[in-house]
Amino acid sequence: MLDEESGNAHSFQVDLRGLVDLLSHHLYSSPRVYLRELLQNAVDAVTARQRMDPTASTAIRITVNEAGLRIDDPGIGLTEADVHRFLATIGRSSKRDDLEGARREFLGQFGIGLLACFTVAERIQVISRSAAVPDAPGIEWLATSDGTYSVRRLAPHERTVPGTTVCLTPRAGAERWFAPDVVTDLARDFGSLLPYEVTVDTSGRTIRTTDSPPVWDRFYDSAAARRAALIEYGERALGFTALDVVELDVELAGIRGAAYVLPQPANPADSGRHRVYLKGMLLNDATTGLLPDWAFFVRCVIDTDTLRPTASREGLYEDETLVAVREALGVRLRDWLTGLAAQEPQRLAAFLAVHSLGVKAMARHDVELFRIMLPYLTLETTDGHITLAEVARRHPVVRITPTVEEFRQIAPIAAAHGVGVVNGGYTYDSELVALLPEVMPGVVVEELGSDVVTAALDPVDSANELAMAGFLAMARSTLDPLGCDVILRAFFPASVSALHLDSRAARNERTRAEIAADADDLWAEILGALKSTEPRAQLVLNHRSPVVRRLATISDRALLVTAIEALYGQALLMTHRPLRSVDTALLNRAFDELLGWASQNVTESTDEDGEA
Ligand SMILES: Nc1ncnc2c1ncn2[C@@H]1O[C@H](COP(=O)(O)OP(=O)(O)OP(=O)(O)O)[C@@H](O)[C@H]1O
Repeated sequence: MLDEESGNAHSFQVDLRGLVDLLSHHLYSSPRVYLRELLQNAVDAVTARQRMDPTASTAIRITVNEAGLRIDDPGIGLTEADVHRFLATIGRSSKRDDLEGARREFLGQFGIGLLACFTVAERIQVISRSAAVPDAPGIEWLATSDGTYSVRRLAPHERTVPGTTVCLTPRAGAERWFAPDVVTDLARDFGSLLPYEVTVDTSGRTIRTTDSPPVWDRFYDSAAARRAALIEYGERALGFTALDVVELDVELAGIRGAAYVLPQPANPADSGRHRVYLKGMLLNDATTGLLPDWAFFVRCVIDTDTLRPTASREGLYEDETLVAVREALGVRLRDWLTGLAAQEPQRLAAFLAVHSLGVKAMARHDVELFRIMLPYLTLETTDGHITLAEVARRHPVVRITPTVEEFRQIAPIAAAHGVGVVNGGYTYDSELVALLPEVMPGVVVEELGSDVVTAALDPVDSANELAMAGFLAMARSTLDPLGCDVILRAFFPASVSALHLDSRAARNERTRAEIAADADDLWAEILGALKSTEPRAQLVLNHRSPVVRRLATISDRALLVTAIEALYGQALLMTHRPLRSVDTALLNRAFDELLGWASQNVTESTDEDGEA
């Protein structure tokens, strides 16, 4: 900003205490990351020294004792000038001078990582001696969590070897982060795949926490041994025994690892939670965004040297590389499935028994995979559970119900009349059926409307229809106020006396009319304007049903109306749809009246018996 009078430029002022607090306490989700940041700096320093002197040691040692924690690395070290430039300047990193190059080689890049130690430490001491400038004296940097630090040049005997030692003094209340077991677990969790050996020394014991090279970079005698080793590693790293394992190797993006197929069906909304390592250092064990959303049936463990971390190093930065990696890993999983289909149908069947939903989700976006999976993915149809390929083979016109309820209601009747129907009410099934014509030209897909069902039912000859004319007229006048037409057909099974058919449009219209009836004037007017002339619901009476035929002979008008209402109510119940209040009232009334009739008849016949 320019000062108006003097024209001088000003720099931002920084409240150091606030900044240290922000970076150390609020950037990371848990204090546990302090150890990761220390390990990371040690690994980067060793990498930098190896570039200069490949014969130098690479062993990193962590020591835990009453005083706190200490980490020693035989890395590149720091001169006094380095300390002022890098340690004392927040946001400056020696690894960023040539950013792209640094990113490829080093773990750190932001120049804030060391501050993470203030989440658990009240004091950070760094003692270092440069390997790059051998004559430079050793140096001590001592910082406290209030944002102050001091620098002291060391006497030659105080630091004889190049490298760095960082010591942390625990903050009151954070002692548990320095417990030997906790430190060992953290070192193992974050650093098991690091390229240099890391050990934890505690109470006279030395524990190696690295286990490299990673399992996927080792040599095995056979494919079976390799697979067993990968599965066993997955058990340790992810906590479950995978149903199958897919090796991942995207050379361009520097990715190596494996995708583990979950042993039980996964929730599609729960995609992600992968264990991602960046150059051998654990980034996060619940990383999202690594795979396409449809790949929710696997959890991955990968190591990468190209993906970028966020500043907290707890997630992946969403950039073009990540998009390309996601796509490449998606292709890899698809190729694996295609390979199974071609060579190992039994393994594919075992996989699909658990994850057909995932594959269906995937096939919606991938015509090629859809084509390959046609003989394996099954649907519920009027012919039972059959594959998509079989559906198309049996029925050139594939009819599909939009909901499970419609399928349940129509399926028995459609099946009895040779109409093939697919239940489109389950997740992804209707989308997949809609794709059939794309891969199987000639196949037509139609939504199963009530008109198709009525057309498939046999008409009743005119003599029979005439004989039931009085009954039909009464049924029509009874059900007209409920927005329902009545027709007579002959269909199987004869045990179904009436079928209630309606389209979604007819249902919407009924809801509109019901709301309009209860609404105030303004709303009634608006809803009235929406009044539609869509087809009404239909009650199809079954002429083959003995019940219907018997009811048609009732001469008592009141009993006939009740019987018609009961038929209508029963057909409505069969649809499994929620009932409107008028329908519930009608059902109750009809039931009560039928009970009344029945009890009256019993009383009359008892009276007659008595008289006799
Ligand atoms: N063990 C070490 N050996 C040598 N130099 C170190 C060591 N630890 C820290 N440094 C120096 O201090 C600088 C700052 O470290 P810091 O951990 O704060 O950030 P960074 O590692 O550069 O980046 P990030 O914030 O991504 O971790 C480093 O860039 C490095 O120059």
